[in-house]
Amino acid sequence: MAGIKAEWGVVVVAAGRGTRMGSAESKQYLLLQDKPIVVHAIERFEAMDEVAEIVVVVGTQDMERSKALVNEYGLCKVKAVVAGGSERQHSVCQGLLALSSEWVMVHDGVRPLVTSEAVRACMTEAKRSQAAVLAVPVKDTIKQVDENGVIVATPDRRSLWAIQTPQAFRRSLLLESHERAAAEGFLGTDDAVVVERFGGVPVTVSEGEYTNIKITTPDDLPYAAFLLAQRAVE
Ligand SMILES: Nc1ccn([C@@H]2O[C@H](COP(=O)(O)OP(=O)(O)OP(=O)(O)O)[C@@H](O)[C@H]2O)c(=O)n1
Ligand SMILES: C[C@](O)(CO)[C@H](O)COP(=O)(O)O
Repeated sequence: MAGIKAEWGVVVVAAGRGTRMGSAESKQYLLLQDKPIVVHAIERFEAMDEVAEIVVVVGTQDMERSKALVNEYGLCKVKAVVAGGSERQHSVCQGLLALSSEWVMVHDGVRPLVTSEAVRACMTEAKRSQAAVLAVPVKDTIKQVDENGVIVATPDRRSLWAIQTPQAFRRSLLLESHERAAAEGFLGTDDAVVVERFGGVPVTVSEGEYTNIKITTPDDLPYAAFLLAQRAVE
């Protein structure tokens, strides 16, 4: 499309084991509308003019079948399929090293329902703040509970957001933050926390959509299938 700069690289992380799903097949390869979940996730970015390159991070045992999927589905922007590590953070690092774009997004290969509108809002916010993540305000009351099942704190819900992906950053900021985290042995569950700790700039949220679910447990599958089917008729 005229006027849109293809200046973004995307790391799609799909090297997890999916322990909470409990399926024989790794959850990122389970089918949604006859297509592997990870392919849905990659396609969300493949279709965006802003995206120049995509790196997919997978388990070493899944390298060949993942490359075959890239060919089968004509995912032309995928420039590399690389092996991940034992933790999500290690997998992200491997992906980042294989990208060269100035701006990068990290996306879970098990979030197949993100929309281009939400991704664009996140990219715009990252250009403003250097570091931005999709998130939604929590709907439930959240309690902190101790090991005896006793509620010890009720944080003010107005300050609580559920964090999603993609998470968008200037590549140099994210890579340097990850390198510092590795040097200090810090492990977090997302990229935002790595930049919060080691990046020296505030990470901001871009309000996303509740439908951008992460396929985590078996009950997420029928809901994701329902959401996909609903989009097809809209
Ligand atoms: N070592 C790891 C661990 C996770 N991931 C990816 O990070 C995302 C995070 O989602 P999550 O639900 O935590 O995936 P798993 O780690 O596979 O799930 P579980 O914790 O249930 O084992 C997934 O796309 C997963 O494949 C990864 O690339 N490398
Ligand atoms: C990055 C993430 O999807 C944001 O919600 C999430 O933190 C991944 O964490 P998990 O522990 O690997 O599920």
